[in-house]
Amino acid sequence: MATNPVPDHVPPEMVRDFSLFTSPGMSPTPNGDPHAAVACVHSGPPIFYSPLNTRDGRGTWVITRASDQRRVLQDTETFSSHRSIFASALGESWPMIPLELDPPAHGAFRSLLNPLFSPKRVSALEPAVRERAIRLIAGIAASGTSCDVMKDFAFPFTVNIFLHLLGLPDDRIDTFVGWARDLLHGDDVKRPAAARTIVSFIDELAAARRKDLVDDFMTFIVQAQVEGRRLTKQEVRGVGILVFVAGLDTVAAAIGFDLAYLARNLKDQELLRGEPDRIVLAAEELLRAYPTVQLIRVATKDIDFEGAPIRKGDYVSCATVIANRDPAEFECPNTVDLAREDNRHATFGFGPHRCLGSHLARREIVIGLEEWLARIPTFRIKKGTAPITSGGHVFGIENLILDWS
Ligand code: HEM
Repeated sequence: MATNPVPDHVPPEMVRDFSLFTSPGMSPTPNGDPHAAVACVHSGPPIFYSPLNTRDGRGTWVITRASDQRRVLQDTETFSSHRSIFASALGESWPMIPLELDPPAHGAFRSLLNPLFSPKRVSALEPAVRERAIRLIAGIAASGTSCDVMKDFAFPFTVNIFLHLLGLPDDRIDTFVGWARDLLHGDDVKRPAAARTIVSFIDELAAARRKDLVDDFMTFIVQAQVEGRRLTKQEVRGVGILVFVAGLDTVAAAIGFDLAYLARNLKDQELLRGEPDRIVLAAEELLRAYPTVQLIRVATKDIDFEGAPIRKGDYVSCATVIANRDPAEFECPNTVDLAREDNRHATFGFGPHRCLGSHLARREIVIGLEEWLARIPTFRIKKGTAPITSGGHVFGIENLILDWS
């Protein structure tokens, strides 16, 4: 990976050897703990410069305090979301929508999508979500005393619900999961190839729905209006791709990290199994401890921020994994306390771009944990196996082989 030189305006004393991509525990690591690896930044300054902190080797400012991150995420005039993360893999620069649009354009698209992911709509999905969880877990319980949670439960569970929500067929789950994995965690060859495949898929789906309207997400998007007009083809693509990518990998990873924690902490596992009413609160704490999506903004003008000379065009990293370990915000931030109250974690972001899928994600995680703990007896990580975890813009867990023999 190429590293950009540190820009001249960055004072050398503000440069630190820290990266969400290359610090210890961030590359794929057996039995890794990329979340714990960031806690060290809180013994340092509120903001510093990391010379290599994006997938393509760029430097970023790193904001460590949760309250400063909120200031950045709220100030969309100074800190823009327009980064073309997806399109850049193709050498292009169109935005994923609404994620990479700034207000006011962002608001128009966000209002369009909000009703599709509202608490009411998610509640209506709940019986299907629970039924899906029970069917998968009952199958796992009946077929033995061990499984790979990611392959056998977390992905088939969450991706099926997501495809159902979008009205996409579920006979291609493995293909879709493979695309998402290559896009989010793949190398310089796999990533652009996956991006191209996903663009073609979304473009073809949109063309098909323009021709034959059905009752699904893409039909809604191709017919929708913003500011009194239909969406352009590129806007349809930008929305379709974001929703596809945002929902495919994130919830599965959260469930994987949660079950890995419970497999290693049997007292907490038994507590939740014995008192399932605790699961809603516990799931919030596990979301705090194991956030997956890390945010980046781009400065639109020069600004001095907490003593840092941020210049127009500089990247600013607001990592949720760092905010969630801020001792000014959370008592004993490095301890997982399943009864933690008033848990204002940053896992779903902050400000206008706060996660659109958070209601759905929360319900899936809680239902997944409830049904898993109700049907699978005391489980541990299978001897001789090691979950492989990774950092980056989106933290991941590749495999999780549990055993309850
Ligand atoms: C545990 C699971 C999830 C986590 C941790 C997560 C996290 C996040 C975060 C941190 C953001 C803000 C990004 C930014 O400000 O740059 C975000 C935005 C978004 N998420 Fe999620 N997400 C999850 C699940 C989902 C699901 C299931 C969906 C869709 C079904 C979804 C759809 C979106 C969309 C559309 C946005 C963009 C919102 C906007 O720009 O206004 N997310 N998510």
